[in-house]
Parts: sequence; C-alpha cells; structure tokens
Amino acid sequence: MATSSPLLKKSVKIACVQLASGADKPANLTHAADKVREAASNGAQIVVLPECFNSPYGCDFFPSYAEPLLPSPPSPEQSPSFHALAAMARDNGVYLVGGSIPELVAPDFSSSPPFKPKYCNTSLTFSPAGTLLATHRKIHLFDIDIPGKIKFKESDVLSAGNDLTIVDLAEYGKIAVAICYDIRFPELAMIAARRGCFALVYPGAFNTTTGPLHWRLQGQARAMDNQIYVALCSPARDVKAGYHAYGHSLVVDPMAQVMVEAKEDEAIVYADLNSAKIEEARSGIPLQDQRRFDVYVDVSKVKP
Ligand SMILES: NC(=O)CCC(=O)C(=O)O
Repeated sequence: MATSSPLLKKSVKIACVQLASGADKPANLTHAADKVREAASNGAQIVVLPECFNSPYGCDFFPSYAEPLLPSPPSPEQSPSFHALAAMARDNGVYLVGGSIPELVAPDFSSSPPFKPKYCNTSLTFSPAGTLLATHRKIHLFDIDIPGKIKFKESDVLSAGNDLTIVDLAEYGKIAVAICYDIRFPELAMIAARRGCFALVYPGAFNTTTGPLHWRLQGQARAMDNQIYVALCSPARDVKAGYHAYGHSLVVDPMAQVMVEAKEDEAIVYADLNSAKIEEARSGIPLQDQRRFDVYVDVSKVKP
C-alpha cells in the first residue's frame, strides 16, 4: 500500500459546546462567547457551536433572526453574529465552527420582480485570526412528517444551499462542515472523506423523536463508513421552547466508537483527535484499497 501523508497532521482537541440559547439574540451571543472562552481555556483548538445557536429553532423565527452574511464582510450593525463569531475565534485563538444562524440572502435582482427575500440556514467557520474560512448553507432542508410525533418543514421558509463545504484548517488538515439533516445523506460524508478530511463536523438540532433513534447512530455510521472522526453539536434541551432539541452532543472515533457524549443539559464535551486512530482503523479494515469502482460509481468524482 502506498504511504500517503496523514489526514490529520497533528493531534487536536475538539470541543462541542452544547449551548443553552433563548429568545434574546445579544444574550445568546454573549453566552456563546463565554462558553467558547471556557472551551479554549480547557485546551480546545477547534470549537463547535450548535445549529441556530443565536435564536430559537423554528420556521417562525428564521426571518426575524436572519442576518445578511455575504458578500462579506457585513457591518456589525447588519450582522452582529458574524462579528461576534469572528471575535470569539480571534480572542481565543481557536478554529470556530460557528454552529449555524439564519441568513438573509440578497434577492437576485437579475431575475424578474417581485424580489422576495431568501433565507438559508448557514454555518460560518473562522480561523484563529478571526478570518472567515468557509460558509456552509444547509443543503438538505429538514422536511419531515411523522404522524402524531413531529412535523417540520424548513422549506416553508428556507432555501437550500448547493455546495459541499470542506475547510482547510492549515496546521491540522481538512474538515467537512454540514448541518444537521445533512448527516442523513451519506454521499456528502463519503465525498468529504475521499477528498481528505480527517473529521466531519455537524452542528445539529435533532429532536426528541428522531434523536433517540438516529442521532448517535448517524454519527457512528458516518464514522464507520468513512473511517474518520465525526462531531455532532446540539443545543441543550429547553422543554419550554417550541422545539425540543435532543442534546447529546458527541464525538465518534474512526472505529465508530463514541468517545464522549453529553446528556441533554448545557455542557461542553471534549475529545482528543489523532492521526494514529485513523491509520489504525484504515490499516485494520482497508476499505480504501478494496472499493470496486468498476462495479459502482465513485461519488467523490461526480461533481467538482
Ligand atoms: N435541524 C434538523 O435538521 C433536524 C434533523 C432531525 O431531527 C432529523 O431527524 O434528521
């Protein structure tokens, strides 16, 4: 087997901040900043926040909490969350996967009127210098209907993103960022892994119906199939909110073992990621040398 450079160039500590957020956006931003500081002071070099960390999660809330993000940089008045996240990364010298926030997308003025505002569920990743490294717009919108349990239709309000997001964390290597329901589509994970990512990072907000069934399983499945790390970061559960997030933020290793998992309350979970674990998984079970692209398509080659 040809030797190749490691996917993870040096060991790194990741922290998932299972944040308790409420309706007050400035308070949510301040609280997130406190928790990112806490994670960094405990040695985390990559910090992850949950989906919709600056607002309650729900279709009724997306438009009123939305901020314009692109073309960047927006002004602090237009996009307080963008600037708060940049400062959290810079002040603590960490890579920050800034959960997600509702984004107000500028209308396409080249189309015909009326120009309707468009909203996306968008994740921003910042470097330790506070520079924006990547923007991921949730590709698969959360539209489900389980009678008597949960009905949710993000597509009533949100538009989907169209791009896979791979972020180069210079000294460590590459990660993929996707949001919550995106995890149910293994193609994304497969493509990212085959393009050299050492971890898949999903800010998410599963619910109390599908969470107990699928949250951990999805994390383990993506890790097992791709033999890399997976981190899932949820909001803390708030039983007074309209949407009850499952919680249980976790990190899974390349052999699909759960390294650490929160309960439902606010918490920060930490995991040390190293290259040896990826190599051990891949040399013991060498899937990468056994794929049969003469029988089926290599999805990582399909779209640039
Ligand atoms: N916010 C989401 O995308 C929720 C996804 C979810 O709960 C699921 O079951 O999938």
